Amino acid sequence: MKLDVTNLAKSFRQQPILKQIDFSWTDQEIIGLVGRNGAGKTTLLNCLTNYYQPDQGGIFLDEVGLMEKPELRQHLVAVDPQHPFLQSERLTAISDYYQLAYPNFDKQQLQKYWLSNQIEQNKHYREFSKGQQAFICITLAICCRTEFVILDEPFDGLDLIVRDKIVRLIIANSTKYHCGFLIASHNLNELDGLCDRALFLNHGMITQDYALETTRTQSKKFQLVFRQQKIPALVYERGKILTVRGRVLEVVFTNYDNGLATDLAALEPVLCEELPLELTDLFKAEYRSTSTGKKVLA
Ligand SMILES: Nc1ncnc2c1ncn2[C@@H]1O[C@H](COP(=O)(O)OP(=O)(O)OP(=O)(O)O)[C@@H](O)[C@H]1O
Repeated sequence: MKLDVTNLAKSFRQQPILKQIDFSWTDQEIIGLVGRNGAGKTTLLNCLTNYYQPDQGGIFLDEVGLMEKPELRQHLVAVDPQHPFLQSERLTAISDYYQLAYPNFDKQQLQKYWLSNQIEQNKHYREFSKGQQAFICITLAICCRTEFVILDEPFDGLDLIVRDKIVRLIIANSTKYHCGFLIASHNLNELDGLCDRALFLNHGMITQDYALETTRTQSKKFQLVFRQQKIPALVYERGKILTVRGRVLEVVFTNYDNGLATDLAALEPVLCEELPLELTDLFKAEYRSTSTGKKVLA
């Protein structure tokens, strides 16, 4: 199954937040949605779940619009840990509600998850800690057995053990049940090991759509030192400078090929060491503007 978002826009009080959002998402794909604070990640997720009505554009499941066929929303789930409904109910009632809403709801598996994690179903949701609530919401969402699951900041404030548990759950369910995840998060380290793709939201649009495995083969990060004080034009024209410390530059080249390797070698850097490329580097390359304008070294 494929979900397409086309030309989606959303404004609040004449202020455009999302301007022209286009992307496709297939079940089984785990996508990270990243962007600066206030970029519009939650707004986009809320448009997908119909919490906000987009001003324009459409969301299509296998080319059928969700506006025309609202029952297709059964293929998409998001559970908001802060939702007032959850706060006032016991887990038994919450799981009964989701069972009614989602025809393939896997109550047996949900009970297994909760039992093996000492989550007592007779308790009120509000009686659980933040980490336990996150775990409850993610297991609820996964057990709806929809093709698409939306998670907004699932790792926020969680300890390492809970984060690991959630990552394992996402990966296991993605492959076993052909379930796609769209995860908005600032936790880039967690997303790095988890996602197939990363969408970068910037100025109301998706400005980068990285297939992470391919990006790792096409892009390179180097630590460079040059003899001269001026940063060579090749570096700031073809690369994205992440940091400048004295004479030492960290640079990402997103389209690294043999030609660029030859041109870089011709500059005879004193040091040219390849470093592992992480999602945080791509994030800095996209959003950081501080040192990039600098063309002369200390
Ligand atoms: N209901 C609303 N009414 C008015 N403005 C809103 C509303 N919801 C969001 N906004 C504005 O839209 C912008 C994007 O907010 P949003 O929460 O989508 O960003 P975000 O990328 O999720 O941010 P963060 O990473 O900080 O959580 C912000 O400027 C916010 O103030």
